[in-house]
Amino acid sequence: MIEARNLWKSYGDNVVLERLNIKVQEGDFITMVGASGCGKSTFLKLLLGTEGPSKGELLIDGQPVRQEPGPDRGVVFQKYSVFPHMTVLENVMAAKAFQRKGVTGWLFGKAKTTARKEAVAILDQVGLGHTLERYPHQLSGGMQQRLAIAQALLGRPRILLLDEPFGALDPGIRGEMHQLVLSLWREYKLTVFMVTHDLKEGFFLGTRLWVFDRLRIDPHAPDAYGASITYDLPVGDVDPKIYHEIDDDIRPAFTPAPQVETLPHEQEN
Ligand SMILES: Nc1ncnc2c1ncn2[C@@H]1O[C@H](COP(=O)(O)OP(=O)(O)OP(=O)(O)O)[C@@H](O)[C@H]1O
Repeated sequence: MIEARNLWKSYGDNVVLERLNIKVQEGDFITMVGASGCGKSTFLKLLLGTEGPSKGELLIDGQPVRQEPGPDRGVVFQKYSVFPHMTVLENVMAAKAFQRKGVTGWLFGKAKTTARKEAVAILDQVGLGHTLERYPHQLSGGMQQRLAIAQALLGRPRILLLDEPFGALDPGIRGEMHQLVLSLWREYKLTVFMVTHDLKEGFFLGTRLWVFDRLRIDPHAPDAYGASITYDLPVGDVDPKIYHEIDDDIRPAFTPAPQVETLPHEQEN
């Protein structure tokens, strides 16, 4: 479904990504880890179409990614991306209105009734059916991310892009969000790309884990080389040696290694 062929992305002299060659099947759930600044969000932007490749190709169904976000691709960011002055229901209905080409953000008549029905259904599904009239500031962080997920799913996307969506949430709430995303992934038959800083989360969710890392580093020209995908691992049984190798790769040099008592596959799902 998705293919990168010798894909490069630079900003001026700063080479961010280089030589990416990947193939993704429909229904894959890809988690992406890597040191800060190595281009994970940039890769999501290339998929979203808000950035274009500097070299090479990124294809969806054999066609270059359209250089504009479309309803086939939904996105959720770490920072809550909802409209603060609108209620939960209005937020989702507004997302629907903005998806229609060539119109302003207003819906009338039948289109409005249909959008309302769809919005209520999706909000029910993400567990916000009881909060339709609340404003975002009256929601917890987890609830705000549920709202952002509802907005992202409204266009019935085939591809869901998640950029550290649970990074700001408490561990207990993150667990609930994991279950939600897994159930939506199955039900909507989504292809998911999710950036995370949490290696355990990366190994727990999804079907494939990618590690972004720079293979070449020139200390005199730190921007000269970009990151590639250095590991592409099926998620399942995790070799402890590889787990620790990746953990070392993605942790900033000044952070001490955490004591890992259990590996993800030893935990209960
Ligand atoms: N619009 C832009 N213009 C110029 N440089 C950019 C732009 N967007 C990103 N970059 C640069 O690209 C590099 C990769 O950034 P990116 O946000 O993709 O990294 P990341 O791996 O997602 O980082 P983090 O884990 O900290 O979120 C950084 O050096 C960043 O400064």
